[in-house]
Amino acid sequence: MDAVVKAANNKDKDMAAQRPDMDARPTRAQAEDAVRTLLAYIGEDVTREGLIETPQRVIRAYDEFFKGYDEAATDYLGTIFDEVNGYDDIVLLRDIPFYSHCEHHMVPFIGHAHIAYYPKGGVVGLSKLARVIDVYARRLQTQENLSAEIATAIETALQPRGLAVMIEAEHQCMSLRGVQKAGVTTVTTRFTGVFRDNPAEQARFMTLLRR
Ligand SMILES: Nc1nc2c(ncn2[C@@H]2O[C@H](COP(=O)(O)OP(=O)(O)OP(=O)(O)O)[C@@H](O)[C@H]2O)c(=O)[nH]1
Ligand SMILES: [Zn+2]
Repeated sequence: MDAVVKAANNKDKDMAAQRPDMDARPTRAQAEDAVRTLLAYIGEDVTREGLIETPQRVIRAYDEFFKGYDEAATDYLGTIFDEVNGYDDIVLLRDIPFYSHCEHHMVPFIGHAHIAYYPKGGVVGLSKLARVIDVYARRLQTQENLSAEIATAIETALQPRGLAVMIEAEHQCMSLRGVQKAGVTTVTTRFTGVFRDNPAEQARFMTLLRR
């Protein structure tokens, strides 16, 4: 398992290497100026009292919304627990809330993720699966890419007999603007191993999601 974790670590480092270098990023002051520009663009008076500290607040909020760029899934998937008395049946986390931001409009999409796997040789801490979701959700995303990245990270670290990832989310770029269709849920799935190969396993996953 060590070799697998190491491979995952290297892969995430490779992905990090493709991202802009921290040194190449604009400074905090430049980012705050960009917010001032947007405020002026929408017709606001950037000097009025209520807005004086808004650029700083917005950048602090961005630090939270997009903190996933400074994290890697392997930060959380490095510890595998082997002592599970041979437990090899399904492990399912249902209704994990998350938010992300769509890469087209930079507005939120909000929903729930469901993750199930059949362990082979070990399990990870339950909270770590939820943390992996946020590593990728706290970046600009499409829902399809988010689903794929979560699945690849867990698959690489755990190499389970099967993995199922389902995401259900409402995209505010569809509900608040543009086509303005509120209440639409987008569902994406990613199945590997027995979940991909055996329709009965997919059916079990779906049944457990419905309780
Ligand atoms: N496949 C996919 N599309 C998304 C996601 N989030 C937003 N979109 C879509 O991205 C598309 C961008 O389309 P464009 O025509 O380039 O942009 P737009 O003019 O703002 O489009 P409208 O939203 O239709 O007004 C829209 O159809 C969005 O609904 C996502 O997670 N996955
Ligand atoms: Zn969008």
